[in-house]
Amino acid sequence: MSIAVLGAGAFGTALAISLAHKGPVSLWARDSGNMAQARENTKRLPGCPFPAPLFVTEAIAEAAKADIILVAVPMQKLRGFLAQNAGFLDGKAIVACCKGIELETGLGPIAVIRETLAHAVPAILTGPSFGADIARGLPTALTLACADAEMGKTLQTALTTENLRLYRTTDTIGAELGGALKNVVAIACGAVMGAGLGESARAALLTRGFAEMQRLAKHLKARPETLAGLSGFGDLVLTCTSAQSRNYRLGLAFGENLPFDSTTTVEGAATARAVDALAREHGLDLPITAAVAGLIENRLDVPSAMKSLLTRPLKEE
Ligand SMILES: NC(=O)C1=CN([C@@H]2O[C@H](COP(=O)(O)OP(=O)(O)OC[C@H]3O[C@@H](n4cnc5c(N)ncnc54)[C@H](O)[C@@H]3O)[C@@H](O)[C@H]2O)C=CC1
Ligand SMILES: O=C(CO)COP(=O)(O)O
Repeated sequence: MSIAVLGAGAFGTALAISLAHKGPVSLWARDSGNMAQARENTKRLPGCPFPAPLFVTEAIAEAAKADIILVAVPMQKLRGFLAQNAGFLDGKAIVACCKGIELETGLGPIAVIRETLAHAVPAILTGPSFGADIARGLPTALTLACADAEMGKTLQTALTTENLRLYRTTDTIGAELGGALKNVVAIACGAVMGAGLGESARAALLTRGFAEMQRLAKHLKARPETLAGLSGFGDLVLTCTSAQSRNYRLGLAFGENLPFDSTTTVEGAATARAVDALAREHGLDLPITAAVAGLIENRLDVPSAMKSLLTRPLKEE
């Protein structure tokens, strides 16, 4: 089956490189710069050469002829991108490669695909993996979630590569919630480390953050085992412990009181606000998410956010 990746950021480029080691792949970029000539994405993924079967294009009509379409644009841009290109994309298997919850609607990628492309088969590819690791051929394992079990199997086979091992599930809600919420917890963990509060505090936040993820997921009818898997716990551990993560680094900057480049893609920032609103709407207690939303909206600084967490009433674990 032919494959195209739409969106040539760090993740889209990395996936295209890994997939192109097994067969032809189109990588669509709205502005491909010198990528086709340099055979490298010097801006987002420097030092990772393109295999010969990777074809760079700015013609979405061409790329969208593929059977399987991976969409790797940031979550808050997904709806606009799909709506703008619905004529090319509707009816296809559309695999979202983004992590987050839409700020305006509280919806995840699968629902956004459903709302914008009525006849597409939506899926999501998510889990612990830095683009740079995938592109360098390092071993990674991800979750492929698709409510259509047969299509899920087809996508799992087509998108598994030598260094990208895919596990599949039909629990799309669990998979997308894990990927979205782990970024929020990663910001909190970075803030704690940046403020010098120590690794014990980070372990506490990671664990209580996981409890929040499970609470929201249960409420929204996700399967607990999905949250315990690669797309939930796996990605949480990676992102909360590595300075390769942009979400973690934003947290570090909060903790150190340093500026952060606002052009960097940090999905947890909008997602914290979206999930905080969702929690209020559903009457759920998600204090770490609320604290991160407070940091993002400049209503709290790290000391007051920590105080808000530590002075909560004592409770059973
Ligand atoms: N970088 C990584 O290691 C990983 C990223 N992801 C997820 O992948 C998604 C994309 O992240 P990255 O590739 O890292 O971001 P990035 O910042 O490297 O690239 C984003 C890309 O999207 C393009 N883009 C933005 N708006 C667009 C629009 N309206 N139309 C067309 N293209 C548009 C930009 O030009 C850019 O090429 C995020 O949701 C992220 O959470 C997931 C796993 C790993
Ligand atoms: O999702 C990721 C790793 O699985 C990438 O994390 P960041 O978006 O925080 O860099």
